[in-house]
Amino acid sequence: MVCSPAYSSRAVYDRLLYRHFQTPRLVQEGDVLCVPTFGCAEFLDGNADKFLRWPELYFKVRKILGTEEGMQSEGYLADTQNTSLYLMAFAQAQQYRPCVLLLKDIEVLGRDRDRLGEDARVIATLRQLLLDGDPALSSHPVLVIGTTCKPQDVPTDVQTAFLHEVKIEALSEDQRRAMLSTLTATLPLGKEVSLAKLARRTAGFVLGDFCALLSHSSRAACTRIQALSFPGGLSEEVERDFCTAGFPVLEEDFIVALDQLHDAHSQAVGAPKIPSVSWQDVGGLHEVKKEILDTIQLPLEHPELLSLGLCRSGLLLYGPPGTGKTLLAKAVATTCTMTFLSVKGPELINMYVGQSEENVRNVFARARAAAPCIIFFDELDSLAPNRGRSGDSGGVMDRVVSQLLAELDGLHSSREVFVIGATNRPDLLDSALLRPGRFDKLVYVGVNEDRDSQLQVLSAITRKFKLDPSVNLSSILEECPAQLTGADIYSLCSDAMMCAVKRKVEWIEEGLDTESSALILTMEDFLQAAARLQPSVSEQELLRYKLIQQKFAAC
Ligand SMILES: Nc1ncnc2c1ncn2[C@@H]1O[C@H](COP(=O)(O)OP(=O)(O)OP(=O)(O)O)[C@@H](O)[C@H]1O
Repeated sequence: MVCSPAYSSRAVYDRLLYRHFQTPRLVQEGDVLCVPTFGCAEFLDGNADKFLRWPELYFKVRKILGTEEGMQSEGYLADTQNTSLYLMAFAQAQQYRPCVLLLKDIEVLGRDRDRLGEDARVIATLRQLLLDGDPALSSHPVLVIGTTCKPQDVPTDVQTAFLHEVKIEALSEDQRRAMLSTLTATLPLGKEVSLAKLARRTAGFVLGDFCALLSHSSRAACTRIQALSFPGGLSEEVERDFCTAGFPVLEEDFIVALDQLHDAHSQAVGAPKIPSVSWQDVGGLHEVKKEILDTIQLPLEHPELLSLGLCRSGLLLYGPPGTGKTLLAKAVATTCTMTFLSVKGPELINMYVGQSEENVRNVFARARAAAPCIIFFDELDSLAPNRGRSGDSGGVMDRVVSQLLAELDGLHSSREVFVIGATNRPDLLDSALLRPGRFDKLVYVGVNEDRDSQLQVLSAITRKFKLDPSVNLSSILEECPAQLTGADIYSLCSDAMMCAVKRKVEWIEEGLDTESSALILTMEDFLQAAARLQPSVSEQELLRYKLIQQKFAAC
């Protein structure tokens, strides 16, 4: 905001100035700032000008940014330390009564410089200011509204000074629909655009996302029309006329925009996303598929079951690694157009006291915001081991398990959040987790033991590959070990793919092939890969899984 010749040209003063400028001051161009050097002995002793003890430095304010042209310029050097800014804001609000004073992100007000502790002086002032202006006492009130995304971080004294607290929840499908129809009221929409369908596909969206959706789809429509009608491009003038005249936004434009937004959303860490795994990508596992769909799709299609309290909200998939548990959960989420929040157990464990429980709470809160949503807990055994045996001195894991149980019990009221857990060791789980109403349905996902089921997996994986007509999938499997997990078959295919890539590179180098031609996998590639394939789950391990399966089947 403020530049002064010395500030910009003599970097040696930076630290001192930085500290000084953290106290807000109302400044104008031409003001001379006087910066005391008290307490900066080491800085002064070491300075290049050899001034031993300079009690004060002077700087002239040359320029203030962010002011309107023609107006007398004035600006603040802002900080979170001093209370004068708040005093000023409240005083200004009083002048314009009746008015609304909006304080954004109130959780940062009252934090000290490193944002870890609280500044009691600022908090006390803020509280006083909030309590002084009771709107009920005045006919021309100043209505103070504070906003925050982290209510738990707002200092208690500030929080209690507000009369009302309004929680803005995630939008329901009906609310999203209503918001869309208001926002698109003036927009020429194509006949086939269904706002109901859009509302269904925008779980978790908030107002800002909808505004982005509309601007992205308008841009997509503009690009589409330009590409169709003016392939040579448009002059600036014609383009302006064209935009003023307006153009209809079609369903395909919304789809393009939605894909862009979902992509951007999924890059945000920990954001729920709608996966793109279809049932065709999952080979075999028909029984398991049916079990999962009965648990999840049925209550979605027949909400009357929910009112009878007859639905399950949790399902546990267990079995050896690489058998397709994650893949199944993703396919279900895609089929039911639900968002999918994947969480690996160890990711939630944090060394700070209380943080792991907070992480568990956050996962469920995020899922509720993006409902209908499936939370997929991978490696559940590491998140919810048997209580009392976890061996950690502070009992962190016990508290995490308790938090998880509390959240699972709370799911019945939210209805549209389902939980799928996956584990290789269900015997290590806390038994309370498997009680009715929690993960009460256990489904074993085993290795593919017969060639038929292996063939289904191999066909599903090679669906997107280009295969030579000589390739016979059944004969390939004859060359493989008898028991294979889905991941083993996947590694067979990726090995075969590597063989094909190597061959293609050699051919390109010899001038026999070009980069633009498609990569074709031959029978020879698969046979080479099959000869090297080692099953990832040993006989002994399989036996152990069989015993576990028997134990749980008997429960
Ligand atoms: N039935 C299947 N059909 C098609 N592909 C499969 C199948 N099972 C596994 N795969 C392949 O194996 C890979 C690994 O599977 P996935 O991650 O779902 O296993 P998992 O059981 O969740 O393993 P883990 O217990 O180690 O987490 C998948 O990405 C997929 O390519």
